[in-house]
Amino acid sequence: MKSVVESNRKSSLIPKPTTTTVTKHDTNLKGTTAPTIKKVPLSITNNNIRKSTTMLSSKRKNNEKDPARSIRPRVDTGLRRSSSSSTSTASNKATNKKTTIVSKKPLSRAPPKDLRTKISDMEDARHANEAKIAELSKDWKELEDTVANKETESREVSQRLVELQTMREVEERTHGDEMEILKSQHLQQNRTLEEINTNLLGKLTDMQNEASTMKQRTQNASKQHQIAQSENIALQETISRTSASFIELEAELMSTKSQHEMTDKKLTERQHYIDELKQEIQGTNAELKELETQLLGGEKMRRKLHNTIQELKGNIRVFCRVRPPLESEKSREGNLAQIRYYGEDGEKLELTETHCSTLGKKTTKSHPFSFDKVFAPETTQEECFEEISQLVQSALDGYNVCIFAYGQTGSGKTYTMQGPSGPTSQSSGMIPRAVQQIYEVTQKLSERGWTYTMEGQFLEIYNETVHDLLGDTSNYGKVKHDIRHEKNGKTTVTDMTTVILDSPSKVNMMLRKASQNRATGATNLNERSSRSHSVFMLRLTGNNATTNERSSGVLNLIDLAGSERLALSGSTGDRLRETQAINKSLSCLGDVIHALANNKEGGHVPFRNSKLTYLLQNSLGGNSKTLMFVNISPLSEHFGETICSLRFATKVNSCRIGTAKKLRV
Ligand SMILES: Nc1ncnc2c1ncn2[C@@H]1O[C@H](COP(=O)(O)OP(=O)(O)OP(=O)(O)O)[C@@H](O)[C@H]1O
Repeated sequence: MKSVVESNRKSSLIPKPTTTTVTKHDTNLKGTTAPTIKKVPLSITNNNIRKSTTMLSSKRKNNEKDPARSIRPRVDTGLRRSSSSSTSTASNKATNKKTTIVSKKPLSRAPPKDLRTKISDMEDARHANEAKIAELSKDWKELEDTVANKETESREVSQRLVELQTMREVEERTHGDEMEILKSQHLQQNRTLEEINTNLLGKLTDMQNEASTMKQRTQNASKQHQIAQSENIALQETISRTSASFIELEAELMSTKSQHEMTDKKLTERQHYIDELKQEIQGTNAELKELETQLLGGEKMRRKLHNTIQELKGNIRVFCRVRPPLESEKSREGNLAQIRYYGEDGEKLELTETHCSTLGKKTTKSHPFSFDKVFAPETTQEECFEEISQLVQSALDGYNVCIFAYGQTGSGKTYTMQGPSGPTSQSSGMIPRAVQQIYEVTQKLSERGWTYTMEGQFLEIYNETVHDLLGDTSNYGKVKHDIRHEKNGKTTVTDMTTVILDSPSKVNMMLRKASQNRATGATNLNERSSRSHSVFMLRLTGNNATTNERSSGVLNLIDLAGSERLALSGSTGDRLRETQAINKSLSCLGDVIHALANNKEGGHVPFRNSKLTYLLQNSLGGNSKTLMFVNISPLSEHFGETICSLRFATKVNSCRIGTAKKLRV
């Protein structure tokens, strides 16, 4: 029996070994699931059946979710009972164990009568297994169909895969080229874009600059706008004010118009009157011309009369000028000398001297003096010049004119001749005023055909030596200057600087230059000016192209050294020489004037005794006009020197020197 069962089992349970394939899915490199088909040999053995059973069990598990494909559990039970293999799966092991326990008991201990039952059971089981095998075969068939389908699908998929790979390679190649082109295009575009970017950045910067400029402009414009607005408001106010005044003006205009009409009438009447007056004026003009002609005759007459007066007065005239006390001198009480100014033409002064005897008795002594003119301290430079302007005119008319300033140190000689160190138009002295007048007169005379040249020289006589005050400062005292008299009465000094005074302003420059040179030669300018004579010589040469007249005159303006009595005793060296020179030249001047006054024609006049008198030889005496300013101090402490100066001036004033004659040209 056992062998029958076992043979049945062998024939029914063990299927014939067959070979089939299953599909395995590979994964390609790029992670894409590509259906790769590998053929695996499959033999259907008991083991295979167990595998299939396991597969079916797993399938059933799946089919549990899908009830339509579920497999009945009785198949499993049959299989477990028939299985005794030790190579079954873990689950089968457990099942087999159970089966072994069940099968051992009846085989070893069951009574023989139960064997039939058991065989019948086994028969049942065999039938069930056969049914199951049939069912499995059916499943197997289905599986084979599925595998065949899958193989077909796999082939199709492989085919498709190959196609796709080919397409991919083609695509890759195509894309590679395109990519290269695209890359180069991309690079090109990048460069273009960079250029555009750079340009745009530049433009952006420009625009930013423009924007800031515009902003600035806008700010300025807004400021201007504000200003304009405020101006506008102001203008509006002005306009409203103006329109108000315009209305007023209109009203005024109306009234003015009516007045104008009235005035027009009057104007016509006046016009007639003017016409009459015009006729009268024409008549008067004719008379005026006649009078002008008479005036010219009068001018000639004036000159003639002036010369006659000069002749009557004598050609040496003396003006006395008393300087005002300085600020520093005003405070001291009793320091001013008693001076009285009187005379019908202000030509007299009287100095009163008070003596106190030892017994305390006061006695006074008066010293009256009379000159051609006396200038009290308050007399201005202008008033002084008025008195000498006729003499300046004489120089223009062709005479030699000599104006001295004589007096003790500090009596106002330089002030009178030049003015103070910083002169104003009021305080300027006789020299600048004389030049100004000559300039003005020559301008007027040019209308009558006269042309004049004014040449100025400025020299100093110090210690009987002549110095050029207008030369180069560094040459001061180094050049020897000789005095020469020409036959025509012209006096020249060699190597002297001559300044053409074609404008009045030049005279101030000249005076400054002279002052600098004087400072070079002196340790103390004031002391030097007190101890030297300065001579300003202005040569005036006139030429009348219409009348062919000529004239040549010289105006000498001399600031003499201080006239105070200088004691020789005690003086030594330079100071002794200075004192001797001053004393000599001043006494020589007195001698010359005295000799000229008493001299009969052709008599000796000691001009050569001093450099000063020798220089002025042609400007003193018969052919010249001489004026002496005697400058005196108002201080009582200078009383003695003042009296001396006034006595010397009186002597000069008493001299009657012959009639002055024009210089021959
Ligand atoms: N008429 C005047 N009005 C005002 N000040 C005067 C007048 N005369 C002279 N002075 C002043 O008196 C002072 C002495 O005058 P200034 O120097 O002219 O004397 P001086 O006789 O030329 O002296 P020196 O012989 O030393 O040259 C100066 O300060 C001057 O300005």
